[in-house]
Amino acid sequence: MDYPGNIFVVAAPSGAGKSSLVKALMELDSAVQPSVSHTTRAPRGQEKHGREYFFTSDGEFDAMVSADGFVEWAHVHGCRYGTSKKAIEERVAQGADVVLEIDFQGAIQIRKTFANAVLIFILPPSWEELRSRLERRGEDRPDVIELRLRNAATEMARAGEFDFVIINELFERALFDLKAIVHAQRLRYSAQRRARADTFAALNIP
Ligand SMILES: Nc1nc2c(ncn2[C@@H]2O[C@H](COP(=O)(O)OP(=O)(O)O)[C@@H](O)[C@H]2O)c(=O)[nH]1
Ligand SMILES: Nc1ncnc2c1ncn2[C@@H]1O[C@H](COP(=O)(O)OP(=O)(O)O)[C@@H](O)[C@H]1O
Repeated sequence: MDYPGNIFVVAAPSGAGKSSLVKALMELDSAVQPSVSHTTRAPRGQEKHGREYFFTSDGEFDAMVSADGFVEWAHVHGCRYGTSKKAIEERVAQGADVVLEIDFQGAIQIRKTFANAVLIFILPPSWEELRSRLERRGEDRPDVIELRLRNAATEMARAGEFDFVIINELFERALFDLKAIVHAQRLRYSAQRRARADTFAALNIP
């Protein structure tokens, strides 16, 4: 599918810093809007329904799957997460840039539907740092942290399928890289559109 807006997919193992980076990007760049996913996971302390996620019951999630309401969905860390069609299609059709914070399974599904989507993978600088970020964040029980660390190896093995990999060691440096990718995609897209328009004009195609 070809839309006027850009789609950026950001994936990472839990704790690598993707939510912090995407939040900082959106504070600097109001043209980037979030896609708010649905999840069956319970909300964390500060999370609000409709802001970080739409928190749904298993039954509500099943109903959305049956109604074909998702562009993609997946089982991640023992819960279900999905991107609703509503979360992205209207926005990109209107020319907005949308960022999806989803896992690698979702990223691959998105690429199948939106061939121009830009896939970005965030890596932590080391295992030790990944563990200590999850512990410092203080939002998950120890057994949940262990599960997320176990899953991190499988997730990171898929980084090579992404268009860009950013190592989030120094936060400001990683944010700079993310901004550069967004900027480059916009330039590429507008250059393509201009080239198409020029060709059409030269050939006298209405
Ligand atoms: N496939 C898919 N994955 C999602 C979606 N929303 C979130 N995720 C992923 O689910 C995983 C767990 O997210 P979350 O529970 O918020 O934990 P966090 O990664 O530690 O912040 C992360 O890898 C998210 O990127 C979605 O709509 N679809
Ligand atoms: N470059 C960084 N250096 C140190 N701590 C970081 C960095 N990036 C993020 N963090 C911290 O690591 C923790 C996990 O970040 P978060 O954005 O929640 O990760 P994710 O969304 O990938 O699970 C948070 O406490 C965050 O403040």
